[in-house]
Amino acid sequence: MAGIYLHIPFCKQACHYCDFHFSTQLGHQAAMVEAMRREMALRKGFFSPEVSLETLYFGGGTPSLLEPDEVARLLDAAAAHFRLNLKEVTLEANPDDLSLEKARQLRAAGINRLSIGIQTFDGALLQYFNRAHNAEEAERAVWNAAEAGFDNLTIDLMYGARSLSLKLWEEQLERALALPVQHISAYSLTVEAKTVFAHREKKGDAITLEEEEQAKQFERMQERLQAAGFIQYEVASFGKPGFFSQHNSNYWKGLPYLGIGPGAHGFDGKKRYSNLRNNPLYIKAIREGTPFSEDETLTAEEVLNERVLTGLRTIWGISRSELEMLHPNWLQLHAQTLDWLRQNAYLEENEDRIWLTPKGFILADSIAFQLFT
Ligand SMILES: C[S@@+](CC[C@H](N)C(=O)[O-])C[C@H]1O[C@@H](n2cnc3c(N)ncnc32)[C@H](O)[C@@H]1O
Ligand SMILES: C[S@@+](CC[C@H](N)C(=O)[O-])C[C@H]1O[C@@H](n2cnc3c(N)ncnc32)[C@H](O)[C@@H]1O
Ligand code: SF4
Repeated sequence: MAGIYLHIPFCKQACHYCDFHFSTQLGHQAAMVEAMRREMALRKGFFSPEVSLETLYFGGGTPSLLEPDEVARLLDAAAAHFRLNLKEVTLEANPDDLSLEKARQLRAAGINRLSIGIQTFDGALLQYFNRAHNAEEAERAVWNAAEAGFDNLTIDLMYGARSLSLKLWEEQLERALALPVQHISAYSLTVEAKTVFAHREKKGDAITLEEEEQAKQFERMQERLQAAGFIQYEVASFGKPGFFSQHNSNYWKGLPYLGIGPGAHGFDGKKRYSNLRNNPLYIKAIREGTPFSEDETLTAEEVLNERVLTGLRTIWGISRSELEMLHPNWLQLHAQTLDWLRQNAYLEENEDRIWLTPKGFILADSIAFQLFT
């Protein structure tokens, strides 16, 4: 089982928090689609012949800037070069692109799951984030998608911004729950280097809430979404039963995936590669047949730590047998920490695996850090 990720590196405008790879020069889009088709041909032998691909994910940047025929051309190239047995085909859409017609076209092109980047329904916050859509468009986009026949919809939300009070966050959750969505991803706002927010923070502006306040918003979200029938199957991911993201779950389980496009990374089970993070240079390298990615072989320790970090962020946790395979003494080495975490209800274990409780999820990254080798 494996997946394929296609990175669409264009955005209409830069959001003030975002450090993902994208360019606002939209003129290169057609050339980019051709280059990505060519990259798939070049990576034809990446998976062994018996591996079939069950998930495909258009991420970005802003994949909803693609024309429907460009989506179809990229899917055709994937079908030409890989063994597809697709169950989940996701595309990230920004609300300002998602008219009813566009949603219908995407569905006809083969997309069966949309991830809509709402972030917040609050007009002032949307402006503060420099989003290209307003609150009304955010809600309309979801209704358009549902009307076009999408029955597997997810939205992205962000909490933890300085001006987001607990009351305002609760309102956001209610507005999200009033929509026909089966899945919600929610991220705490982080200030990333070289973004507008990083620049403002350096000048002394406070961008995010104190950790304690952020934790309160996280807890409130856990309670509210659980009550509404969502299961928190990963720290930032809540899904109704049957609607967990298969693509992302496979990442978190350490399964291989192919990454196509500038800034995309891929993993074959041992080695990871990262593609050039520059649109014109990537297109040029693909055309000229010069290197467009760098390989990175993870040390045994890095593989182990990454498995601990991603595993503990999910409800599946990490299996004892996998831990033993990666490091025969890991459990003894961390016995004291594990005991303490269990006694304080941050962690549970059985004969097969260890996993974090909802209370442990709040501290997942720092708990994993204590369990690094
Ligand atoms: C890279 S974006 C791509 C999706 C799409 N272009 C959009 O903006 O909706 C994926 C998601 O990552 C989250 N994200 C990006 N930067 C973030 C940051 N600095 N802090 C928290 N979440 C962030 C946002 O929720 C966003 O929807
Ligand atoms: C922050 S997550 C949002 C998940 C989404 N809300 C969902 O549940 O389907 C997705 C983002 O991670 C990044 N991403 C995922 N896989 C990637 C890969 N293989 N290479 C590069 N970036 C990747 C992309 O920027 C993408 O927009
Ligand atoms: S959050 Fe989405 S739309 Fe905004 S800059 Fe990042 S990728 Fe582009």
